[in-house]
Amino acid sequence: MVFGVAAASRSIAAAAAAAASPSSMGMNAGGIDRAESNECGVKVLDMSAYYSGDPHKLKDFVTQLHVQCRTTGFFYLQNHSVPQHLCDDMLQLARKFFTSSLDTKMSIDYTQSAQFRGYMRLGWENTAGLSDYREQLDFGPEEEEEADMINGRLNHLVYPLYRRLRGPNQWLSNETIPHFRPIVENFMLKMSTFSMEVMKCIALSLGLSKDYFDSSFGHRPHYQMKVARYPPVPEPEMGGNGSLYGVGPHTDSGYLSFLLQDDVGGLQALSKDGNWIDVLPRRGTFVVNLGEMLQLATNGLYLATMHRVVNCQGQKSRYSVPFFFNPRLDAKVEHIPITEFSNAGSKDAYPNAPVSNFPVRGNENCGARNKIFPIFGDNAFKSFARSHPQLVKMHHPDLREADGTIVFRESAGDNGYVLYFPS
Ligand SMILES: O=C(O)CCC(=O)C(=O)O
Ligand SMILES: [Fe+2]
Repeated sequence: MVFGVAAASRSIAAAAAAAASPSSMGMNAGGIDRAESNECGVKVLDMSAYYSGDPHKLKDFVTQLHVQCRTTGFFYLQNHSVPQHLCDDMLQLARKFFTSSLDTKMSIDYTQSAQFRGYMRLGWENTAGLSDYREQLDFGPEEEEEADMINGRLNHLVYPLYRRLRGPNQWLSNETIPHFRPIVENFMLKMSTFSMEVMKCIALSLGLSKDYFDSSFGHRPHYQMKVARYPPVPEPEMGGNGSLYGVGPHTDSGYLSFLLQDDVGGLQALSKDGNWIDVLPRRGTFVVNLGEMLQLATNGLYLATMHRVVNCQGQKSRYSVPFFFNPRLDAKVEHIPITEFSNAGSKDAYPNAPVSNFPVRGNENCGARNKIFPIFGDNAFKSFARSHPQLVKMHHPDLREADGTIVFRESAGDNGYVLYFPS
């Protein structure tokens, strides 16, 4: 397993994919699950039950949600609160951006950002040691940078480190691509509101009050949005390597992931019996999957399911917009009090996965190289830094030792925890 390279919103657990047998995709939920099912077996749940205010519909909906979170960790949400025209505009913008000139794209190259945001070229990202076959554009909440810049670098005395993740996005001018910034900002705003609604449903589905997560997420959630293009894989007879992944097998590392996808397809989720199941495009829906932090917080009751993207051959690129909804950077990840379900641990969910990859406690060193920190932002910074050691060297040089090792420090004098070993 290669530890230095995995996308920030995704976990280094990815390499366990081939061996692991997670989740129960498509499992029959014993009669109480009346959700409609897509051709692929992933259920379609209807958010209108939440908006209707009808307590019976809501009860039925959160029961279905509970079942999907426990059995598959993947579902579609339809009748959500994000306008369809905005979703269409967002995908159209993705096409415009990725088909613009390399100069335009490189004008917002992510190496210019101390917050790891902007455009990432094809081949610059790896999952489980293999290069991903996609190019992408990353955004987060638009904020002031927390520290003064010194010679173009963040002031290295900024602690806790997660504060360094606060900062601006990189934008293209209206002349370069009309409405670039308003469309992205409007989409992120609507996604953020919708994600919070889903968090409330998740709380209800765990038998908690619907505002249970408000203090951790409500005021300043630290979401991450990607806009991705998956080019068709060159055919073997054209000298291509047919085994390339758009994104290699992985689990998402945050709380909830929402995916807007076009009509091309390529997303697959790993079923309990070890089969990769197509999560087919379905207009008017978001694909939702759970991340490791939610699995951790529920002590493994809710599942972070392995997934990947397989690029098609032929002419057509695939465009998708994953939105990773995460709490405030300073939120502490704590176990949710759901004692009635305490028998369900992640060891059951992932019977063959190495324990270090699926920790069930929030504050322990789970294997020498995969420490889970109790503060969400620390984990987020850790993932970014481990994914992009070259950016740490450029923007956070105080974290880099002479031999190239990257060290996570909780304060200026701290000896730190090694995040990245040079190979
Ligand atoms: O683009 C997709 O279909 C999924 C992307 C994904 O899983 C990720 O970026 O974590
Ligand atoms: Fe993912």
